[in-house]
Amino acid sequence: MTGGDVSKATSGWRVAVLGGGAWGTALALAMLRAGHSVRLFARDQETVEAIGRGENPRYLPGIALEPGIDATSDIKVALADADCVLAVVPAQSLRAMLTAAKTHMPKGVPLVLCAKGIERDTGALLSAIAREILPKNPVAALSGPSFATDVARGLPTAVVVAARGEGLAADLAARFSAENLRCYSSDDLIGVEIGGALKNVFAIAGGAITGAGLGASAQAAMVTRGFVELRRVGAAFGAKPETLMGLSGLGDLLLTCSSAQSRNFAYGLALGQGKPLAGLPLAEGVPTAAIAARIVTERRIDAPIITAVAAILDGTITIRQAVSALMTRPLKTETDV
Ligand SMILES: NC(=O)C1=CN([C@@H]2O[C@H](COP(=O)(O)OP(=O)(O)OC[C@H]3O[C@@H](n4cnc5c(N)ncnc54)[C@H](OP(=O)(O)O)[C@@H]3O)[C@@H](O)[C@H]2O)C=CC1
Ligand SMILES: O=C(CO)COP(=O)(O)O
Repeated sequence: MTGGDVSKATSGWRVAVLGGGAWGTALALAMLRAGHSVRLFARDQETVEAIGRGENPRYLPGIALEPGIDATSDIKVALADADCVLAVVPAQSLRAMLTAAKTHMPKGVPLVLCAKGIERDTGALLSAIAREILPKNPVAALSGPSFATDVARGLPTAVVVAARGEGLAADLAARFSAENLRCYSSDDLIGVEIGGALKNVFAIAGGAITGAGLGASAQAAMVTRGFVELRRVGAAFGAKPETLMGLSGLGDLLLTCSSAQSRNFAYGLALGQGKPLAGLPLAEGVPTAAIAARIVTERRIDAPIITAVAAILDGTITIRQAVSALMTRPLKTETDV
């Protein structure tokens, strides 16, 4: 289905961005550039003041923010009269943040989930959490290969916006797109969520392979076989295979499994190098690996890389032991997806 036209004029919305980290700040800039007015909620007053000065040194060091983001530590103020709300806190914090937003959330406005992960304690996808807490707000997800620093700097980036109704997805994609942010639309919300959540697990594996000096061939093998696992999990959740061939799937795997700019890759890199992990920036793949491993076991999905990453992270096995176990599994045809 054809989505919205970038050249189509759309009137500016009042967009509320919930989250003052790297991605929330970058998306706030992207929304300004797309012609919207932006209120950003950050719970940390220092972050609010910094954004007011045109910087976010804690999360986007060295990047000057264009003026126009109206930052506040009052969630009620951020949400007042919003036409659209972007939820941009880590996946494990989404439930708490939406619960705090609930009484102030404008009725019926779209809620766009921008985090990538699965709730560790429940196995819930983020759209399920949103529907549980805010049943009156239509839910969408924005995902794809997009480093916050690249988007904040205005570098060309493509993402996908998904919602159960293609009409909503296409409308949001048209409204969010600007010269350097191209938004595709999709009606496969689940597929887009699964792709964004699981790529972080494989990005940790990619970093660990590099850190442990296992070579570029091992890296390519992991990404390829990881992609097979992603498709298997996607199929079990009812995702469309072509969604995972797209930006939130293959695209994000390509980006984050090979670049230390990815915090998940950087986490895996430190793991592979035997460096301390405490104090590293957010790596969403850590909690997601644990719950994804539980899901694939319960659903009997063959996903040895996901299982290995979870076991390495919880200290059950070493990277070398994991690689040895993966390399000596029973042989099979490659196309046995
Ligand atoms: N960074 C990136 O390049 C991209 C990130 N994403 C995804 O976006 C999500 C957020 O990532 P990112 O912004 O980078 O993370 P950061 O670690 O940079 O920032 C997290 C932000 O969330 C805030 N926060 C955490 N918990 C709560 C809460 N309960 N209530 C209110 N605010 C809260 C933090 O506040 P405080 O400072 O007070 O702790 C901080 O402002 C992740 O799921 C990530 O995978 C997606 C695409 C790109
Ligand atoms: O999701 C991202 C890019 O698409 C950001 O990846 P990291 O969270 O690993 O930095």
